[in-house]
Amino acid sequence: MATPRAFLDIPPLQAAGGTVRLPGSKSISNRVLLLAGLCAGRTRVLDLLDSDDTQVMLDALRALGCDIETDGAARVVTGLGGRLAVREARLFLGNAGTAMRPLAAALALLAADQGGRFELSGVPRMHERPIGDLVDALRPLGCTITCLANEGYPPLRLERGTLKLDAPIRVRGDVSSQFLTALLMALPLVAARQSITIEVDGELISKPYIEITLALLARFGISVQREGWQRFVIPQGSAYRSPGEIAVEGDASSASYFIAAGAIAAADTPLRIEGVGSASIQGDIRFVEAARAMGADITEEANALVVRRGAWPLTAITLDCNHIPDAAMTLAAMALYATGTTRLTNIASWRVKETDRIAAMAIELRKFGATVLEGTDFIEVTPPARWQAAAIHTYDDHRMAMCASLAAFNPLAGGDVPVRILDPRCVNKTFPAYFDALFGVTRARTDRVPVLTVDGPTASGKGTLGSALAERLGYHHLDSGALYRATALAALRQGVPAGDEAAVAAIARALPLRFENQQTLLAGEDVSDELRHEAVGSLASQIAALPAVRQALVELQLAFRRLPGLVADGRDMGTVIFPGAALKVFLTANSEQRASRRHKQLISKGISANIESLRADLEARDARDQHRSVAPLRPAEDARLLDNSALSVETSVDQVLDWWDAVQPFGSRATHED
Ligand SMILES: Nc1ncnc2c1ncn2[C@@H]1O[C@H](COP(=O)(O)OP(=O)(O)O)[C@@H](O)[C@H]1O
Ligand SMILES: Nc1ccn([C@H]2C[C@H](O)[C@@H](COP(=O)(O)OP(=O)(O)O)O2)c(=O)n1
Repeated sequence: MATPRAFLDIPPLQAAGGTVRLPGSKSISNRVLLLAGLCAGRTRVLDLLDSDDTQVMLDALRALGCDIETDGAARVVTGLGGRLAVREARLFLGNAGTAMRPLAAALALLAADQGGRFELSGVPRMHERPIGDLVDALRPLGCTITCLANEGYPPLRLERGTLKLDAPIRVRGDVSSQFLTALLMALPLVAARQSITIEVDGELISKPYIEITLALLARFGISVQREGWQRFVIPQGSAYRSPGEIAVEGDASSASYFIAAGAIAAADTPLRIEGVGSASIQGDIRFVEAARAMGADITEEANALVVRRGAWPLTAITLDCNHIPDAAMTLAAMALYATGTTRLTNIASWRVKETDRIAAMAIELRKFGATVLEGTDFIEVTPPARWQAAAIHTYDDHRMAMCASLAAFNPLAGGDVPVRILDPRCVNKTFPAYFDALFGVTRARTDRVPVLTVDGPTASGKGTLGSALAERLGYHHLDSGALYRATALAALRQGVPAGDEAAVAAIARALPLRFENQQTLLAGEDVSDELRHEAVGSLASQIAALPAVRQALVELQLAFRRLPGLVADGRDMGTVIFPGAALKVFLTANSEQRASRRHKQLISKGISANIESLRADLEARDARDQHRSVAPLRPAEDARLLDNSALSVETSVDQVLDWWDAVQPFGSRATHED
């Protein structure tokens, strides 16, 4: 099993521009799924976010007996129609607040009314996130709710009770608006015979999320009557009605990272963000106003935003962020590029999110050299006087990771340091492809895109090591041998002899080669296995000695140096193609070992082979590769030698990662979560 990626290093970024398409909104996705699961009939959901949190909700709905089908890009949910299909279930809800709260409310009411027994649990952090205010609102209605570990926190057990719905239901609104959302989405289940009134105690925070809830309830046939933000009435006879089909907007909070990137770095080419715009129902779209106040130049279309750098450096602001609690974190990252001190207030809710976000943000931004002051409900950020390379902890919080990535634009503010994001996969919560999307619309100076080279003789394990390193570092992988092998295969097929240097070079120059999903495609045909045939390898070694062929493949190889970095393996990666590589490894193993490895490899692919002739062949190949006049196989002067004759693949990978870390500016403990 692949080791989970411990970190992602982002080189210093210079510019942003181009087009990015946002994933679906998490808040809308999970609300739509729940409503589709509760109402009768089928609902086709388009543009649903595919992430950890939506997966959690889909799994929960399936466990409750909803039918969920995939129809092309759509999900089709067949709902329960308000009747429990199973009476008992244990639901594991990860760290998804947008699943825990509304499911707790809906199942508490259904279990009380129809009889049932449900247990809801999550990851340890979920068991530290308060749910007491929701429990306190539900118990007086006759719901039987037991907090199984600590009072006021999940895990919860929900059982049969006797519902009493006449008195207004009171819920606190000043800790999390998700409790009110949960009640608003669940109570229509029991509003057939009487109207239901909810009264909010305290000032309601995060009102925009309530607006999303109300807008989506309306799409599902429930028109809630609202008196200010204090009283909500679900009319008697309310019943969910499927809209048939519903499309999920792009995530406005996710847009904030690209709005920020545009404001900071789209100086030449605009950054177009597709999926949200002026027609959005998400409150976080108002991040646009805050970004403008800091200097961003933003043009709004109904379903897209076009962002350019406006004022530069950015302008520090003081802002009450109650209306954009999640996206406001992005302002703290933008503050790194502002003149003066940015003060974000009314953000106490940050403390009870995926992590204590005020504390986390303060600790991590200081690592870049920023001055940060935190209070119970505010944060103040002053940019670094001198930027420092930093390894950023993400606290299992996707937004910490995405915010920290914005610090990589530091060359635009006098820095020149990479940013290390620890546990980068936490972005899976809402935006699994975040880093790909970021690297798709950003640029770095080519010489700042890191390269790690692995050269060595045949069957020393370069390809195996190179691809494992690329996976662990989150980098691209260039198997340069495949280019020579593909040229050889194409020459074989076209009947071009190895002696015809000009003709073979012409094939190399126009090589229709693509690497996709672990496959090597030549003119669209998967040739991954055929490339491994010894006849192809042997011809590859011959044509690789031809200077014109080598020259023809240079540009193609250089083009692999793309953000966020490259692991390149072959014969001359460290000596000729990437002489400036940050780390060069020369990998060897004795010829007996190599012959035996190659033998096993071929047999496992169903290709017959003889170990003695393999050994003779690879020794001949070594000799030819070492003694050819151009780019002979030899270690670069500054290469590290690694003889893996007696090492496992894992040990070799760990050794090279240790070397790699030693040439990075982050400090020796920077790969560990401490
Ligand atoms: N310590 C090791 N390091 C790398 N590969 C190893 C090791 N031990 C055995 N192997 C095996 O050797 C075979 C040849 O490796 P490969 O990466 O194809 O070599 P190369 O790219 O250098 O020709 C693979 O099947 C691989 O699993
Ligand atoms: N950078 C490179 C990569 C491969 N070659 C040549 C030398 C090899 O004999 C062939 C095939 O390379 P490949 O790495 O696939 O070969 P092995 O798996 O090590 O046998 O290409 C090269 O000359 N320069």
